[in-house]
Amino acid sequence: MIGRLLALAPFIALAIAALAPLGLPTYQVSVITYVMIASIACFGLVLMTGVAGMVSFGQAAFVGLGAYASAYLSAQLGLSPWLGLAGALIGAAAVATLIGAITVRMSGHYLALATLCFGISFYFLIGNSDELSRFNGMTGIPPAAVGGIELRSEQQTFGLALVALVLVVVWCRRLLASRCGRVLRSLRTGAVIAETFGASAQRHRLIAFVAAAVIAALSGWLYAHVQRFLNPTPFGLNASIDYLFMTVIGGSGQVWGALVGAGLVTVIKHELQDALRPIFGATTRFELLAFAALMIVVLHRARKGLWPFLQQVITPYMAPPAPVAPLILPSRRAKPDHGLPVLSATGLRRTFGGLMAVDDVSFDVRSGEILGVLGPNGAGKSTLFNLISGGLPRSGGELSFLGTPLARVSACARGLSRTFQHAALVSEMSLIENVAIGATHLGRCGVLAASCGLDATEERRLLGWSQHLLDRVGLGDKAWDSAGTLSLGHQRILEIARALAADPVLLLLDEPAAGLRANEKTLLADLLLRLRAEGLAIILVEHDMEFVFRLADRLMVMNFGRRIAFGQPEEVRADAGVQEAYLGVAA
Ligand SMILES: Nc1ncnc2c1ncn2[C@@H]1O[C@H](COP(=O)(O)OP(=O)(O)OP(=O)(O)O)[C@@H](O)[C@H]1O
Repeated sequence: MIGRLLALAPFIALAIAALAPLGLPTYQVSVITYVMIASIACFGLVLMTGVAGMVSFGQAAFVGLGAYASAYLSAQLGLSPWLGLAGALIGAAAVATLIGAITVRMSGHYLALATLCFGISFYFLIGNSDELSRFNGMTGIPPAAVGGIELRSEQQTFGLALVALVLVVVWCRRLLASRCGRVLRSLRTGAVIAETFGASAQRHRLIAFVAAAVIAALSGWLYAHVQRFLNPTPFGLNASIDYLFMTVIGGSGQVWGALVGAGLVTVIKHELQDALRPIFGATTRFELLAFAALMIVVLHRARKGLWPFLQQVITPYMAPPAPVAPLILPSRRAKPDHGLPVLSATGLRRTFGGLMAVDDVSFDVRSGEILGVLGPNGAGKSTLFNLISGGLPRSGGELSFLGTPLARVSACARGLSRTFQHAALVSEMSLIENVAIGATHLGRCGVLAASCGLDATEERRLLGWSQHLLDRVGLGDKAWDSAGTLSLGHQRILEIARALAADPVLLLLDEPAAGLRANEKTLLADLLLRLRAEGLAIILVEHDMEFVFRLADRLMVMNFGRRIAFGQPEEVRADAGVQEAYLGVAA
């Protein structure tokens, strides 16, 4: 019973919040309104920092941009606050696109520093602008009005903030569950997964950056028309750090976490200030020290933030997501006739500084064939894989795929898919969503379609296809479990399902049997034989000799980056050079 109540906690909290103005004193209603406004700014950070992994110190500046844009349009130019809202959102989107186009290419600390510079510049820009009343503050900002009624009272502005909050929560959840959202959620692990399956990591980072700015601008608009007085202080660097803090405390990758973090930080700060003022006086600001100590304890106990901590308690009581009906794609990619060449490599080379990791390697692989690639550690097998899949640029040589040159960017779209030596999955995402990332290039709907709910048919198709593949590899009953709960063996199988989701003609498998138990290897071997029978070409890098010899139609052996043998398994096994170089045994 308690668990069920906990599972409904976010909705109960929203329902209680909706009724709060009826019973609470005006001051408390006003505090909750500001908590909701701060939460909205934090939702933007959830998308940008928590989900896409980009740290921003500029969120308060975008809140300020929204606030000042609407305040200027309504107070100085006499336009309606609703036109001010349009101006705030469009202005924030335009500025974020401009800044993001330059900054999202930057990685790690550089992006954080770039947003820091933007935040500081914005603060001084508005503080020194005569049109915006400099640091003295801007007055005379009109309230928003609905149906001719101006929303002035605490209860009315509370209602306005609540409606905005619900809309943003619904929008964020819808976006994150969409095709674009899955790519965004993969970015936290780096760009590799997105790029492998044909999605531009840079484009999606820009989407997260702009979405965060637009949400911040909405928060700023609310602030301007609820407070109706603006000065630069709430939009400075301290405020950006506060937003970041609220997001992290709540659980940075979680939509509900933003609400928990904003509520907790705002309320604790207020309460500590009131409790400590009589003891230490108004000027010592001891509450900041007490607040920092409290937050350290919270983060120590709940490292990923409070919401994931609560979620652990709630999850067993939540109804599992509805099962997805499996579906085979109506238009599958045509496989070339059995035995026709799929990929030909001629003179492939890759150097790292002075090291020749792949040295003049040529081979081909045909439809309905498993080509095994063997070689001791450091022989260049993984580098070869990365050259074929487009993960690494070539230093020389040619790759021809289905008769035409293969460019780095087109690999996935043209039917080439892969798994990784170290399973690259998004552990917080469910199995079915991980698989659906593989099918990203098979969908068309973007952010706008997902926002308006126009992607439902496409989502049914992509998730149904993913469910079909999960059933096929024997993981169908775990579709909505998170990938992080899987054993290593199952993670490797899941990667294969994701690679198959791209509907490939050629599948590159990098040590798929590593870490698998004997029975799991047998199941994997059966699956690969079935895929081969369907006409798929497979390149299999593997250290398990027995596994490779059992499956491969032809074998290529590499050593020190060079191809030292290529042919039928029995010819290769008997090759004196292979025995000496690979097995360390002189013939
Ligand atoms: N990014 C890199 N920078 C520098 N050197 C690299 C890089 N990647 C691989 N190498 C070097 O290239 C050589 C080939 O490495 P590679 O990982 O392709 O071998 P491998 O056959 O896959 O080995 P293993 O079976 O251990 O995975 C090694 O000497 C390795 O140290």
